Amino acid sequence: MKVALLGYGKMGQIIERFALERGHEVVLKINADNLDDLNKSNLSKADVAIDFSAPDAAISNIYACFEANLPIVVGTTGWYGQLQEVKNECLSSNNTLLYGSNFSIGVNIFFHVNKVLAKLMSNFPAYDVQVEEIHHTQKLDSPSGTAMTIAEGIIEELDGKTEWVNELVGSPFEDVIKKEQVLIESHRIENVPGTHTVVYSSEVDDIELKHTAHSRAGFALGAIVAAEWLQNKQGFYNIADIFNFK
Ligand SMILES: NC(=O)C1=CN([C@@H]2O[C@H](COP(=O)(O)OP(=O)(O)OC[C@H]3O[C@@H](n4cnc5c(N)ncnc54)[C@H](O)[C@@H]3O)[C@@H](O)[C@H]2O)C=CC1
Ligand SMILES: O=C(O)C1=N[C@H](C(=O)O)C[C@H](O)C1
Repeated sequence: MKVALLGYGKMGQIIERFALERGHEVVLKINADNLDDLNKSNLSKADVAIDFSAPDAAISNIYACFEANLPIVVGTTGWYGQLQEVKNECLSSNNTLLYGSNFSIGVNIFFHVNKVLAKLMSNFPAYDVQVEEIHHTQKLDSPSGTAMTIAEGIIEELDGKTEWVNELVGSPFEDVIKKEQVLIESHRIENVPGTHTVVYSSEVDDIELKHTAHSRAGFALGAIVAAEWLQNKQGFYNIADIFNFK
């Protein structure tokens, strides 16, 4: 595969390493300082684009790929408010996009187990649930995309929960958490690649489900595997479509 890397920061550089190891070629690398190179002519040299850029860059990068009819894998988080609009545009222009809040195998197993546990916990109303995420201090978005996916999985399966709210610890937060809300608590600590915990608490005990990324390697390998999976496909996909856990 010929790969265009949209975003060549912490993730883009590790993705390049895995791409080369797996026999692919990187034909384009875009960062904030060479955005002029992100044009139809350069994009048309690639078989797939992989976007790990920034929350405020993802949408225009996606549309640039649609314009060039180039399939795109989107790892960037923080743009999901426009997900439906992007999906409509992807499908109506016969383009191809796969997105995921987290590409690591471990977190995708976690997503599945989280939903199974949430369904079970509907039988035990003595427990209330909370999601915690910890990331490095350069992270631009809060809550993490992964924490949003986890909270949405809980809302889908746990009776009585209808929405999530976010507290970025250290920032002003005066909300009173309502019974129907899932609190996502975000912590920013130097050098943490990504830790997510779901905690069910009752008066007598806690149950915790936790994923700790030791590095960014799992995310990066997952993004390349997703790009390989996307070859010869058309449409709008989520990382869950690859794993298809039952
Ligand atoms: N889905 C997943 O598994 C994962 C997602 N992420 C997400 O990926 C994104 C990037 O993460 P990092 O690599 O850690 O960030 P980073 O800040 O290290 O790198 C981002 C790069 O994007 C570049 N950039 C800025 N504007 C751009 C534009 N318009 N087009 C192309 N590149 C542009 C910057 O110059 C920077 O080098 C974040 O949104 C993060 O949340 C990160 C890790 C895993
Ligand atoms: O910004 C990051 O670093 C990460 N972002 C993703 C997210 O928002 O969930 C995935 C991973 O946790 C690392």
